[in-house]
Amino acid sequence: MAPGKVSKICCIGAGYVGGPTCAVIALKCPHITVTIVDVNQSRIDAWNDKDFKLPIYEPGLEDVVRGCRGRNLFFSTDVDKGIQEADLIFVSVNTPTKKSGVGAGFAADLNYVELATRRIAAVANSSKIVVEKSTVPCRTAESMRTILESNSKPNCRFDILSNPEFLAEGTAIGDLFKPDRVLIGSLQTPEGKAACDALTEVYANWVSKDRILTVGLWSSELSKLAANAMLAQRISSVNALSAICEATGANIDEVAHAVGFDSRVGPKFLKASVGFGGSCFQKDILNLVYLSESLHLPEVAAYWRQVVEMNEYQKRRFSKTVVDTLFNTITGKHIAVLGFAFKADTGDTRESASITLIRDFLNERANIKIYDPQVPHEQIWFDLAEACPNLPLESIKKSVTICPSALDACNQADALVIATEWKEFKEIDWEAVYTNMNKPAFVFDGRLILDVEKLKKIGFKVTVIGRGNVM
Ligand SMILES: NC(=O)C1=CN([C@@H]2O[C@H](COP(=O)(O)OP(=O)(O)OC[C@H]3O[C@@H](n4cnc5c(N)ncnc54)[C@H](O)[C@@H]3O)[C@@H](O)[C@H]2O)C=CC1
Ligand SMILES: O=C(O)[C@H]1O[C@H](OP(=O)(O)OP(=O)(O)OC[C@H]2O[C@@H](n3ccc(=O)[nH]c3=O)[C@H](O)[C@@H]2O)[C@H](O)[C@@H](O)[C@@H]1O
Repeated sequence: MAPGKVSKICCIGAGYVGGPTCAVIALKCPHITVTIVDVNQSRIDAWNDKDFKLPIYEPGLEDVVRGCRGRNLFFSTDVDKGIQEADLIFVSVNTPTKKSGVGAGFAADLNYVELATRRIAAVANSSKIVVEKSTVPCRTAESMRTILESNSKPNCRFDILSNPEFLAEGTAIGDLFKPDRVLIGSLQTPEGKAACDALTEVYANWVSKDRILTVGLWSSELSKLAANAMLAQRISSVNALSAICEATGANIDEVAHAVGFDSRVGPKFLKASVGFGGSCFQKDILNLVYLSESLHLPEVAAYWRQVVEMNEYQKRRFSKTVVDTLFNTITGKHIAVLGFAFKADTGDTRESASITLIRDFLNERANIKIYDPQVPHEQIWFDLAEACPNLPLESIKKSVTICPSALDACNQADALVIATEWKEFKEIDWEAVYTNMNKPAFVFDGRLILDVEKLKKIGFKVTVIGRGNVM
């Protein structure tokens, strides 16, 4: 293949990243055939669903898939064929935190990356550009190269690139259409640079070249971990300040606004919350902690670990506030939890703060009513069973009800907790909610989205993260 002329792309991994990313490539590059492959048959079936009931909820995604599926975008479980036909392969498989063995609880589990890489080496019968799309520890590309070179056929050469993904769930399509930057890391050899040019040309179909940053492989890999660590650090910083606000009567929204007005700090990502969730922040920071420790940099490791510890503290603190405010006991009381996803506009629940809160409420023997506009019920049961290994699912189901609307969840509740910032929670009929709740009717805003004054006027007792006593 002549570098610069990518005409067939295969993406291994049809998840939250592989699916949207490569669907957008297909939409923007009608001259390139894109095949997204996965070992998970039901996921692929959902991507191919004739009614477009796609496996992930992401605003705008359906339109993208409708625009090119069957034209130059294909979803398949035939991983080997996808590999063989492609000249460029994205590896976009999951890289969760290791659950056992060396580095358990911190290091990334690279088993899926390794299996995908070994598959490429085993079945490829022509040269390929292999692109790390998954978030991986620094120098993973080197391991991939060793595996590929030790197992490949004589006529195959592999050039490895790092091209980490920066999309955020809920805004993935907008982020992909108009990325702040595309980052491509390559070896600084003529072959490495040629492969980098080939991938650059793919993105240049819709991203201006001044936003396509090309760097060395290791810088690219580390930049992804660094970007997530620094974003999460901002949230932990603002959440740490929210505790000071609650103790002093300052208002965290005002503080964040004032601080963010400094152009060196900037206004984004300073929203205090019940704690960050999502599949990546915690995992990637722990990965950075592990990397720092492996490099004998314990002070650096401790620094980043504190970002995760502050997040745990924020969740614990919030649960405790609920119990304390309800006269030190929630046993037998009804708590409505609005929002189960880790953020608005996604059905993803991975590491959602909501799960931790509900686990804490269950440990206090409260009754919980949950409403979320997107999360499938089976997912909620799965997450709660995993979070409460000491409770059989049957007894969880006795204490938890999943409701069809926010209003249903609040009916006869003693307290209402906003755990996810879904827009519809701002537009609830609060008068009706108040009428149907037990009194005093407590509201806990873990996302700073409610009109506190309005709620107080109705009669609610309101507690907001990062604000002194506003009841
Ligand atoms: N979820 C997100 O918003 C973002 C995730 N990332 C990173 O992207 C990577 C993928 O994340 P997600 O898409 O969220 O994961 P995911 O779990 O949604 O999808 C991964 C997919 O890979 C498939 N897979 C695993 N091994 C395979 C193999 N050997 N052959 C074929 N398919 C295989 C799995 O069946 C699964 O469907 C991770 O490294 C993550 O850290 C990066 C930026 C954003
Ligand atoms: O590597 C990844 O997986 C991705 O992780 C994050 O994206 P994501 O986790 O999808 O969503 P975010 O918008 O970053 O939100 C993460 C969590 O932080 C919380 N958050 C966010 C912003 C804020 O100001 N306050 C706050 O509490 C959100 O509610 C959510 O629970 C990054 O924003 C992406 O750039 C990155 O690609």
